[in-house]
Amino acid sequence: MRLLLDAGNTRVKLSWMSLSAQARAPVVAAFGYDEMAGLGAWVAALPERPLEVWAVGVVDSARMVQLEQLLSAASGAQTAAGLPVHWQHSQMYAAGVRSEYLPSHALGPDRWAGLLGVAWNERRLAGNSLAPVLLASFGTATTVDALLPSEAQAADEYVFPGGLILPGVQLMARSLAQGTARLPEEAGVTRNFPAQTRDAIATGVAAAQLGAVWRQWRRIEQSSSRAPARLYVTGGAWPALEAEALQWFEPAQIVWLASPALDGLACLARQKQEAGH
Ligand SMILES: Nc1ncnc2c1ncn2[C@@H]1O[C@H](COP(=O)(O)OP(=O)(O)O)[C@@H](O)[C@H]1O
Ligand SMILES: CC(C)(COP(=O)(O)O)[C@@H](O)C(=O)NCCC(=O)O
Repeated sequence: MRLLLDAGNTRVKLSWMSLSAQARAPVVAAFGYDEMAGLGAWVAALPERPLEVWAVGVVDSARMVQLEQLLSAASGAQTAAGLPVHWQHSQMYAAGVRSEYLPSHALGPDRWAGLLGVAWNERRLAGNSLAPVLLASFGTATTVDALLPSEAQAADEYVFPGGLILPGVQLMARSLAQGTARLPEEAGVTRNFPAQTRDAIATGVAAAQLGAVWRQWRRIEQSSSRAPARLYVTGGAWPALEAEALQWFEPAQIVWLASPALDGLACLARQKQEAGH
């Protein structure tokens, strides 16, 4: 079997697929960097021994090496080279998606794999008649990335024209606590007119996050004269934003994905395998 791994700034997400499968297993496990023993135990308890890992990472190289060593040890790799880890980088084109990011390799590989995963999910949901979609990933940072149907004749492709990066929910709230004398880092709830400090912060942060999403939704409507078909959402901070999102979008417009980046990695691994036969 093949392990799939997304090393984000806060947590490592993992899933797996059998070498002959079209898609990954439905399970997604997440571990903070202070929970690496749990990650090792999760790998050791898999139903089969992994033979390779397909991965994206946005952490420093020391952390990547640490992960490689942990995965080798936990999977009981028999060779001196350990368990091969194929770190993926952003490209100009893969799996039916063309990137216009400049330079294309500067795009976070987690964003790239996430876009490939969304394109794959959208094709399964809506077939090959492509409509614009938006992916909002609420992780350590928040990213809001668009996929537009290619305007090239007969091209059954998506174009990624670019997207936004802003501080994530926890980073926004923490920066207020760290940069002011009177603002606490406390849990609050979103309200129309927040009348307590903690709710004022929670609502301000949620409004900033969803405001960014709404801006890109409108930009797509204006630039492609077509409303996006769906807003795909993911990331650990989504539960804090769901109530606010429902103020701006219809429930039927929102599709939550546990990990589009791991779906995208599954696409890339499958394509490589098919190309090899
Ligand atoms: N139990 C939790 N552990 C870690 N992060 C959490 C948790 N609950 C909510 N979060 C939020 O999720 C974010 C991490 O989400 P994740 O999608 O894993 O991010 P990344 O890909 O950047 O590692 C945190 O920055 C925080 O805002
Ligand atoms: C934007 C990100 C920090 C998001 O990382 P995350 O919050 O998912 O850990 C990451 O994708 C990244 O480091 N990107 C490189 C710069 C870019 O995408 O342009």
